[in-house]
Amino acid sequence: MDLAHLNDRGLVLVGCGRMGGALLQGWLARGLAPKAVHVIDPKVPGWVAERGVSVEGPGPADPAVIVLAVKPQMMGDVLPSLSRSGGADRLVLSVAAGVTLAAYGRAFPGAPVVRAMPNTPAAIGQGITAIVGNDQAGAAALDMAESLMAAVGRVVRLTDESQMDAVTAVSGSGPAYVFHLIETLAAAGEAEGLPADLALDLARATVAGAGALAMHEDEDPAKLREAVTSPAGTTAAGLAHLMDPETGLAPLMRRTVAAAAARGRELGK
Ligand SMILES: NC(=O)C1=CN([C@@H]2O[C@H](COP(=O)(O)OP(=O)(O)OC[C@H]3O[C@@H](n4cnc5c(N)ncnc54)[C@H](O)[C@@H]3O)[C@@H](O)[C@H]2O)C=CC1
Ligand SMILES: O=C(O)[C@@H]1CCC=N1
Repeated sequence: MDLAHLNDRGLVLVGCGRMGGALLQGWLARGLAPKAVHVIDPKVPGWVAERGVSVEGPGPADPAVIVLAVKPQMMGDVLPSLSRSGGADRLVLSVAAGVTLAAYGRAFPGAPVVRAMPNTPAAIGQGITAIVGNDQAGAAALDMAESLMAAVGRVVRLTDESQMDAVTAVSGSGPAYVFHLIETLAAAGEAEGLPADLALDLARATVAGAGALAMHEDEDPAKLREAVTSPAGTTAAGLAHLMDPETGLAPLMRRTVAAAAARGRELGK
């Protein structure tokens, strides 16, 4: 992160909820001066002003970056009030699902715009974010966007904006699928007679451990699955249901991701 540049010109954060708040915490942890950040949000969380971040007044006159972290449905209200703040040397970085580079381009003519899709593990610095920029976003703008998002985890660059709705459906929404997996695994354990707290503890630790192993081994997940599965054993009996081509997880996940991606496309209209 080019801290000197950001600390000098400032950064405006519009929307400081779960995602905006996680980003702000990441930037402050990386050394961004609290006074260099100006937050616009009708419900700014108390900790923001307590950390010394600016929450009142007009904010910096010439910020280096405007970060948009409001709901896509709010963007129609927010963009007109900000559009005069655009400029060729001011990066607009948005984390909103669906809203297209073209829509930001209309609000901020000539400005470099980068869309980013993070996910909630950002709150503990373990997010993954995909970014893509408009034609005005050159190497410096993309590098700035990448370094801002890297404060909360890994960053990957997309080759084309058309990939963004699928990314949103996989990694943006994905944590919710995984949390639901924990819920359903725990409920199934309870149905087999385990106490609720033990079932939840086992399910949570299993998903966390398997996730860590998948990253650690950097191996094909199919191989990791096979290593759990003894011939004619318990896992094979379970997977016969989970991997059923008609009723198993694959067709369900296909429908899940397709519905999320379709919603992203709708939000962009
Ligand atoms: N929560 C998630 O898992 C992810 C969210 N996103 C995107 O992040 C954006 C924000 O989502 P969350 O942080 O989850 O929502 P949130 O509801 O936690 O935060 C939104 C914030 O915007 C504020 N706000 C509302 N109207 C405003 C206005 N007119 N001006 C300034 N601030 C205003 C709200 O007070 C709130 O603090 C969305 O566009 C979403 O698509 C992206 C990736 C993952
Ligand atoms: O549900 C949503 O629309 C946002 C985008 C990805 C995760 N949460």
